[in-house]
Amino acid sequence: MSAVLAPVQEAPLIRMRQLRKVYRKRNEEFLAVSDVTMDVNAGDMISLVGPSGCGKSTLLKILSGLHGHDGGTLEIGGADGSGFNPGRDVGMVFQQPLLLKWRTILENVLLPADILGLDRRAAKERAHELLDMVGLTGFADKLPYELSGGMQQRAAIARALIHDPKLVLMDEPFGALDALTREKMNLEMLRIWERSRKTFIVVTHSIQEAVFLGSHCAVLTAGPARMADFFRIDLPEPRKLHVKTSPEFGEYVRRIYDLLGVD
Ligand SMILES: Nc1ncnc2c1ncn2[C@@H]1O[C@H](COP(=O)(O)OP(=O)(O)OP(=O)(O)O)[C@@H](O)[C@H]1O
Repeated sequence: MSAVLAPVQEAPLIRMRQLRKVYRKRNEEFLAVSDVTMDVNAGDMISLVGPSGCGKSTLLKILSGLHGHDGGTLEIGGADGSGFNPGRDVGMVFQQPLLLKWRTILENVLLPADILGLDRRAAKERAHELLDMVGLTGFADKLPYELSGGMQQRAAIARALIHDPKLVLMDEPFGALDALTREKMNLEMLRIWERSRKTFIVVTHSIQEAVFLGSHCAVLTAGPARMADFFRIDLPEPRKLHVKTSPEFGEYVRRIYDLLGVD
């Protein structure tokens, strides 16, 4: 007789419970992050939104292994963390593309692979695939100054994916772009996410961007720093810009305005 098996519940990639971070300087203490609780499943796109100083970057630094935390629990890659090595499994994208101006676009994308000592031939092949994926076919041999800001940021996204990380952390990736390029990059970003099937955590100051990009949204507040909400964003996929005019989109935006007390 066959036993009836319960469905296997896959563990989340990241499990945070009451995560807390205090910065200490001489005798002063500053609570930068408190009470952050969320589960992030593999393949999620989490948008982290909140006002300046609410601890968004601090949270990314904790997730990337750059900072420790002072309270609560953080499990990445299972309860013992054995399946996760931040140096190998995290890709980072910042507000500025931070490309090395003397290296070609291809050589910039290859940088993490060189640092990690990955096989160069395989990495080069992957770099070309990634450049195709981010819409930079034919730009491999250009120098950064020959590309627009949006194109440079796409190269930075390819660079973040070159070592096949499990988690991609993005800190205000489109904050330096003009409004129209930013909207185009939002669409690009979703396409890259869908094709790469990676887990992304994206910090943004823009409430609309948080709703448009996120499969889930975490709202943080400052003074005092805390996590105000974490919810799934149930909008049709693949997202198109016109979803921004829908009542459902407006409802999510209003929910975040209410949480942040801006109305
Ligand atoms: N190394 C540090 N030492 C002391 N305080 C710090 C340090 N880093 C950040 N802080 C403080 O912690 C708080 C949270 O900073 P964090 O950079 O995480 O906020 P943020 O939400 O990313 O802000 P922004 O949106 O302006 O980038 C801020 O008040 C900041 O001044």
